[in-house]
Amino acid sequence: MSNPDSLRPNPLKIGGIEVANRVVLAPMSGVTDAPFRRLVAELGAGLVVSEMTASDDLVNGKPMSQLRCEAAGIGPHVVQLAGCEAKWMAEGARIAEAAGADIIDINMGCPARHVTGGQSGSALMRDLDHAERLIEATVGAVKVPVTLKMRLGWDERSLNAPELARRAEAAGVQLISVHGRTRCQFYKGEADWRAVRAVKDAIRIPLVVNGDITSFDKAVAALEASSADAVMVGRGAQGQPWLPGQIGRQLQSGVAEAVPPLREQLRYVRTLYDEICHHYGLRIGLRHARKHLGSALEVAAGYSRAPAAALKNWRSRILTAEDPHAVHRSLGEAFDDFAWSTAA
Ligand SMILES: Cc1cc2nc3c(=O)[nH]c(=O)nc-3n(C[C@H](O)[C@H](O)[C@H](O)COP(=O)(O)O)c2cc1C
Repeated sequence: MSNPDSLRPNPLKIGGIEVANRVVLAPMSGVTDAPFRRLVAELGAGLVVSEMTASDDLVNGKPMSQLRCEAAGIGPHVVQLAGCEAKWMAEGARIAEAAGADIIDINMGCPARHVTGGQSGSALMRDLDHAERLIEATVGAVKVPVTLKMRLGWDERSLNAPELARRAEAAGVQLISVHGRTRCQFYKGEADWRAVRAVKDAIRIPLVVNGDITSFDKAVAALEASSADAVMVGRGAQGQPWLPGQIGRQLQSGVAEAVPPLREQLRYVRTLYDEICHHYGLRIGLRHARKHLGSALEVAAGYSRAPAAALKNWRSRILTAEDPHAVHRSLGEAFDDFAWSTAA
């Protein structure tokens, strides 16, 4: 394996913004809300990206869309916008910038039918002229850097990411992220990091490779296969908020870090739980926190090789609890129980 230091010697820059390291937390709807991004950023990720926000919802002042763009204590603050109309994208970008966004990211990668049906997300890869107008409007509306996230193309017969990236760069976009799958693959198969290299060959701005990067070794392999300047980690960070930071530090120093011990993992999940309840208010926060609690329990149980029955038992107890004190207490008991499995 290459010496990571030699892979990318200069710091990653997005416009005038220097990023602390070369690992980006992927935007994930329903996951990368402000409390989760804050935790992942505190644990050392170079950059964290908000969940996508529909630009027209933001313009129309929908409370949930405003909450999605919130980022107290997170810097640089990246807001991802989705949309299919240039005027909404431009206005949404202006609003996000006025609310403190340091970077606006445009979503042209979401494969979900409710998004592509409205001609947003990866559907924009089917009409590059329209995509270009949308990019131009967004770039023209703000002073902060604009970045773009896409897939390899709509399907295997239209791998047009290099062409879209070239047009985006010409329109003023400052960084491109590519998930190494087509829209029609959704999340099936393996991400093709080598195919992302064609985008690198087409542009001079920084490129981020994304898809299936769940460890330092995979990050290095993805960087080598794609020649990208940085990696983006999505699902791998669920239940492991420390992972992007660990990979980022190891890429810089070459020094491997151990998985945090269970007591630290417990502290992270408790902090996240409290912050989520505060962010959304208790009633809605309890629902949002559940997927994070479930992921944290799965990771902790896997780490300590706890029996499947123990995980199942704690999951059902904790994920149905409504009282935050009971959740805190049960989390402590669950992690103690998992620690016994390690010791046994
Ligand atoms: C639950 C979930 C929500 C996602 N939401 C978004 C989103 O809001 N915007 C976006 O550009 N991509 C979104 N994605 C795609 C991820 O950013 C990423 O491209 C994809 O998960 C592949 O990376 P990974 O293998 O590291 O997870 C989402 C993915 C998941 C699993």
